[in-house]
Amino acid sequence: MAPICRAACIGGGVIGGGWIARFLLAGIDVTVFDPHPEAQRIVGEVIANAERAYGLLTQAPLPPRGRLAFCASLEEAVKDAEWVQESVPERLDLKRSVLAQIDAAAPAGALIGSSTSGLLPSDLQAGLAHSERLFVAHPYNPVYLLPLAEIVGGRATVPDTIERAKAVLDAIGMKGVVIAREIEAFVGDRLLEALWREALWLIKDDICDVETLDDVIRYSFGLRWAQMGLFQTYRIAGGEAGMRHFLAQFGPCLKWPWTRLTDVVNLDDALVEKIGAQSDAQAGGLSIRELERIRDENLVGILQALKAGDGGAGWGAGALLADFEHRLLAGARAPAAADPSGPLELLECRVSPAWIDYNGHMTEHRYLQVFGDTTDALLRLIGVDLAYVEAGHSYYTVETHMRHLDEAHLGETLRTTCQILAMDDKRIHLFHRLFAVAGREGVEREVASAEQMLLHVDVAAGRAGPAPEAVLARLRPIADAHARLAMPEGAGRSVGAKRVAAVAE
Ligand SMILES: NC(=O)C1=CN([C@@H]2O[C@H](COP(=O)(O)OP(=O)(O)OC[C@H]3O[C@@H](n4cnc5c(N)ncnc54)[C@H](O)[C@@H]3O)[C@@H](O)[C@H]2O)C=CC1
Ligand SMILES: C[N+](C)(C)CC(=O)CC(=O)[O-]
Repeated sequence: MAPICRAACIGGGVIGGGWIARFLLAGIDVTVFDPHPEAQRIVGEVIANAERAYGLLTQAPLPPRGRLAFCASLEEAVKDAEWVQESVPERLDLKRSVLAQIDAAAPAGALIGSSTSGLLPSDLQAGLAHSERLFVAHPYNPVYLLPLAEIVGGRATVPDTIERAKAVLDAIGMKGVVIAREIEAFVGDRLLEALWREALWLIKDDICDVETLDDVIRYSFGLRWAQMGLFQTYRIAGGEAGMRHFLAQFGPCLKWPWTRLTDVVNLDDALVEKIGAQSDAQAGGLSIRELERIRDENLVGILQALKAGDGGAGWGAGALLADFEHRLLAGARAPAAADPSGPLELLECRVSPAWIDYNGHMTEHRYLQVFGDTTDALLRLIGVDLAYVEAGHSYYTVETHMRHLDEAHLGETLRTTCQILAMDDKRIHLFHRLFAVAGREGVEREVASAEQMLLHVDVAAGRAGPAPEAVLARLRPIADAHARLAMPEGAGRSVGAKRVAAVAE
């Protein structure tokens, strides 16, 4: 699916680690060079967080994880790469020397992206032999979840480089936003720095502490920004007269002034200690990795909510996620190693934060989602994939009976099995079982089952019809093998307490 198979990451810290995880989870092999003695441990922890987050984020069939190799030299890391991402510390001299080494050792056609937060690409590409392939790909932390990279070309960057970079980002689930003209700190960090500068003054001047400041953001406009950004939010804030009225009303305030944007706060020892101490208190003893996991769960919840936005079409970053999942599903191959001598192992996923209800466990409609995804995996196995559906035929579920046997909790691994109880040319009668495992070594328990009847339909005609022989030929051997299995406990059950007899008048 991705237009590249091999990426190299030079620097594996906060951002390099995030890029590594993003590439690996998109099925791309990654070679890494980072001289830090603990680089492998640090990167390993970022990848573990990323895998956990993806398990919560999506049930779409991700490609097999790419292979990861740490290299002893930069030259070895980049020698076969199609995309090299530089993520070394933010110093122009260091970046220039690292980029010159990359340029000399990478294959002629390789793209070279820099993660710089604010250095000009023209300054980075000065003196490179192949400066036309150097661009800024400025991501946001965590790179494996936040899907944007600002793409900024320098004076020597050619349009083809920008187009290719966008295509690769698209294939790994990211939106490459091209910034029209290079400028220090691009767009995102211009905005963030303005906010940060103001925030530092508010703390220094004892207007509020760091926790109050963060609360002001996260309980109010922070929620708005994730879904509509700044200008669309302000358009609505202008009431029915929209943006022009908003500008007329609040434009003059810019001159009052409300802010101290042009002054730079002196980050002296006292202010650093003040902010450090308030930040320690705010963290309440949670480690950075713990905070990262909480952040990731929250981001997953936000992305999933946005995926359901705009009447299910998806909105903003949620629409991007929906599109990425659609392509993963379209490109998904039928699960190859389904062994029909027992119930089929078709799905593994995690209980996501958005799936938890007011009782503190997985809410009921998510069971149906997991069983539905299991049915979809069975259908792909017998050749009923997205292309089949787009060609006008499908299976519809016409009946489901679910039993809830135990509770599933946040973060637990879920696994399903599927047994075919009966089939004919139009129908599939199946029985799914859902198991949950707590923790890595945890004991598995059955938490639910679902019995379903599927009906083959001609979608255009709007009626049931026989499945083609190609589909039946894949289904039959499984059904024949499953006919030799015992009937699962719970199959054929109906819902019911004895009805109270009508009282005779
Ligand atoms: N931390 C953030 O929030 C963001 C940072 N960035 C940018 O990403 C880049 C990296 O920043 P971070 O990951 O935060 O820094 P970091 O300090 O976490 O990681 C830098 C890594 O580069 C390695 N390194 C140093 N010299 C090297 C060399 N010659 N060759 C290979 N590796 C080398 C270090 O050992 C370290 O692991 C910077 O340009 C920064 O502006 C971009 C977006 C967000
Ligand atoms: C602080 N920072 C300038 C390194 C931030 C970024 O570049 C982007 C981000 O992730 O906030």
